[in-house]
Amino acid sequence: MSIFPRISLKPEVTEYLKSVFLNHEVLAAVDRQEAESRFHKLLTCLSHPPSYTCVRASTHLSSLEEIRHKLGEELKKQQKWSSPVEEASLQILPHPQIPDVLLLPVNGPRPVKQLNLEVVVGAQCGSAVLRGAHVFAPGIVASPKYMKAGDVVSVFSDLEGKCTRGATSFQGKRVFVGNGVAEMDRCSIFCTDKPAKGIGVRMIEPLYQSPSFDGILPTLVFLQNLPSVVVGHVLGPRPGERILDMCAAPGGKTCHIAAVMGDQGEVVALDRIRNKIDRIRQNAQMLHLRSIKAHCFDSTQAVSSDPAHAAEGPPFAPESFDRVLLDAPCSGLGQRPNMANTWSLKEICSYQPLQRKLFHAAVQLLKKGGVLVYSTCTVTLAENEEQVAWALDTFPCLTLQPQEPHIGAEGMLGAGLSPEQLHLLQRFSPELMWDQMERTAPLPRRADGDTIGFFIAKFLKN
Ligand SMILES: C[S@@+](CC[C@H](N)C(=O)[O-])C[C@H]1O[C@@H](n2cnc3c(N)ncnc32)[C@H](O)[C@@H]1O
Repeated sequence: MSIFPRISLKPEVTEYLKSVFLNHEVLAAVDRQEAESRFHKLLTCLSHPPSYTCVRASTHLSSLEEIRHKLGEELKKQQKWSSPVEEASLQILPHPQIPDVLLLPVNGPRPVKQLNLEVVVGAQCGSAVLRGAHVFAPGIVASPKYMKAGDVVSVFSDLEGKCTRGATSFQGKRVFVGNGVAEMDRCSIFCTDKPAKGIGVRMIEPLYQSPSFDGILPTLVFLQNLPSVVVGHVLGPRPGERILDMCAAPGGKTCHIAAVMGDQGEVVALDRIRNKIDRIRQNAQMLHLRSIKAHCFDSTQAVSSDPAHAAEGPPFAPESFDRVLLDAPCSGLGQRPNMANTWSLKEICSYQPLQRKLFHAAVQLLKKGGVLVYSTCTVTLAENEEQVAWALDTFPCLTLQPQEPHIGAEGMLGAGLSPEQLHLLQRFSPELMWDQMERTAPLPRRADGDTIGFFIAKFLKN
């Protein structure tokens, strides 16, 4: 059900995306109306959250069934269920094809009455609330003048980032995301020298109800979008191998790779941003994974010019790794929910050259016979199928490989790839299922079609 407006984009970006989804190859295959309808559904579903929450279970530490049971117990304890009906509706389901995934349905949109006291939060915070989070103090930009801890407030998301920090009200573009109880008074949020920490508003009536995983079984469950979990399995790491994760922070996929390997072998995690490296290390420690070695490094420079270079850290000699994951920095247009994106077309289109530089390094660092997985969380052709066409052209040693599991759709027309090549690609396209998907459809089926927008390609180096 659509309750929010479509994602708001700069007109030049909307036009660009429209030209992508209505490209000449698409229009030769389907009629214009159908292509337009797909594009409009995309804009609508991007502003809505998926209808389930996906968590990855630490099956390197415990069985899925045991984790599922513990999670159920924790959620019952931590949530103050308002009625026995809601408790009964707590479902935690395994995924039929992915052995370390648990799915929890999201209940929403629910009829929630707006109140007089209003708190305004940044768009990122608002999106997190729609996926089950409480409001953390740094996300609050406006609150009533005399707000005190204990006040029941309505929470609004400031879509365009136009609300002045510390304002007492805001009438700009905003959407209602639910009601909660303030845990801090206004002064503790805005009148301090140091930025406030901790929960600012505990959500009690969110528009979309989903458990908050804050502090729940941190060693055993990890919040991760379904396509991101698929990436780790598609890479197919085996115990004892040496794997490179080139763009790794905050380390969700790095940790998954190490877990799939039973923590046997070595997972080298690189990221260009120094303070993000701590997040990778913290996550690895929390999940009891010792095979991860994280380094702050620009992966475009990760190939050593000395072929005999044998250092433990970067740069590395060519052909040092059994498998390489390039989960590339991208325009992120597949993220959900995302109600407004203020980027210019120039910014949206700025990633292709960097992705290609990273790809060059990835191919050099991979052993012959090794596997390279390229992924993004965006929907453009330029960062997905066009990159695949370019890579196949530029590196004759690469061939596309089938993916396991393959639960998304195939690649999109428009980059000159053959039907066989498109078939080998995995594009998660929530717009394809947007209005066919009954919310009563069985959850695992719904989950496969109601994801963030995402793209995966798997190559073998011959
Ligand atoms: C899509 S995010 C990675 C998410 C991560 N793989 C995960 O699953 O948690 C892309 C990351 O690439 C990093 N990055 C961007 N340019 C880079 C470069 N030249 N070398 C290494 N990392 C880079 C960014 O800092 C960002 O953390």
